[in-house]
Amino acid sequence: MTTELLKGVTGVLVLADGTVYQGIGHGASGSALGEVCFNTAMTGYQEILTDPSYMDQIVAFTFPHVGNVGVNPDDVEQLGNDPTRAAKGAIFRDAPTPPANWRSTMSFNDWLVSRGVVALSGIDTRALTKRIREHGMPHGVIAHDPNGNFDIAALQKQAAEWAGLVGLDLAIKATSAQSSDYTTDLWQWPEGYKDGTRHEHNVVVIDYGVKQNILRALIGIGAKVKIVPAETKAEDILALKPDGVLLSNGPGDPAATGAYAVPEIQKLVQSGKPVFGICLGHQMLALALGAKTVKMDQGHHGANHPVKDITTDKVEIVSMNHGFAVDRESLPAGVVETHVSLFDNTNCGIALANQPVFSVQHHPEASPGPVDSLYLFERFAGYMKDAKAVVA
Ligand SMILES: NC(=O)CC[C@H](N)C(=O)O
Repeated sequence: MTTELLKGVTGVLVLADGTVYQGIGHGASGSALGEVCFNTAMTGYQEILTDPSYMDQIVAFTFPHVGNVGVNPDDVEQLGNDPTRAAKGAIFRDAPTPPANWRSTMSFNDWLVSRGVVALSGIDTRALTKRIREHGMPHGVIAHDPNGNFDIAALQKQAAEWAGLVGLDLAIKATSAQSSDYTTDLWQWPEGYKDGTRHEHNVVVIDYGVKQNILRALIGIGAKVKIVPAETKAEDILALKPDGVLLSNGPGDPAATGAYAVPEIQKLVQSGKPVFGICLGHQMLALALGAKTVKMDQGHHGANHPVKDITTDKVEIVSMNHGFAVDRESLPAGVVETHVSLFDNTNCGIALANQPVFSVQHHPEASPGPVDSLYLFERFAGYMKDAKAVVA
């Protein structure tokens, strides 16, 4: 295959089927392989690119102006700094302008370089988005070379040979190596971050690649938070005497993660403790309860998705980031559907009919995005309070 590259091209996106998008490279030089998805959020690129659920994915922003407010130390979603536990690449329409924001401590480009993340601007992101909408999320390689030397055939081969996210357990790579305590409360104007002071509930978070704002939202409901690695046994979690357990978001295929996680989640459900799952945690709770998950064609990635809480009939506008979904038809008796996407009617939430066990596909912690769904953390707090009242 021969592809004529236009003069001045320093960045390319090469898809598995040989399609080449030519533009301007940013961030690190080199190449990155992954599934290409589009995200419709208009703000929050730093939170998006540091979300561990985007491991092995290249994020194409539909909003054209990305990077113009620089980056800061506060808007980081992953725990720690390992850039391999986050999005692999970024694509946006316009080249970023110099940072203009009082919170900015670094330019977007320097930050991408410091993290080794390859980025691309100047391509027709609308055409790419329409393609994903029609044909699903392709496998692709994004490459940046300031001298414009690209071996397109080799890049295409790499994309075509990649097996993709189905069957891939990435939570095992995204999780914390050790248990730790988390103390930071939600960001507040004008103080910024502060430690939480109320310790009304003990929450153990199983970290499959957790976003920090989930942890902060738990601190926000007065929880004392202990993070444990993905493979922690239920017995060890219960020995910590939690009032509730949170199953976190995370990257990869839930079915591939389920092998070690599902039996432990089943034991946690049997213990009667309140359990709250978010995104990957939702999918794995569903698997543990006997349901199935499926791969989606285009997935949901954005900060403007309407979701209906069937239990209250209220619509919430939510943050989304998932490429797999719980198959509604597979929900066993006793598992109730609680939330549904008003974009495509996919399942967005489940609960046990007679136990404080529930989960949602969307991101109630936002970051980025609207905070309509923060009430779910309050619901979790209510369940923990009620459970303690029964024991006492
Ligand atoms: N944000 C998440 O937890 C994503 C869950 C899962 N990896 C998916 O893509 O569906």
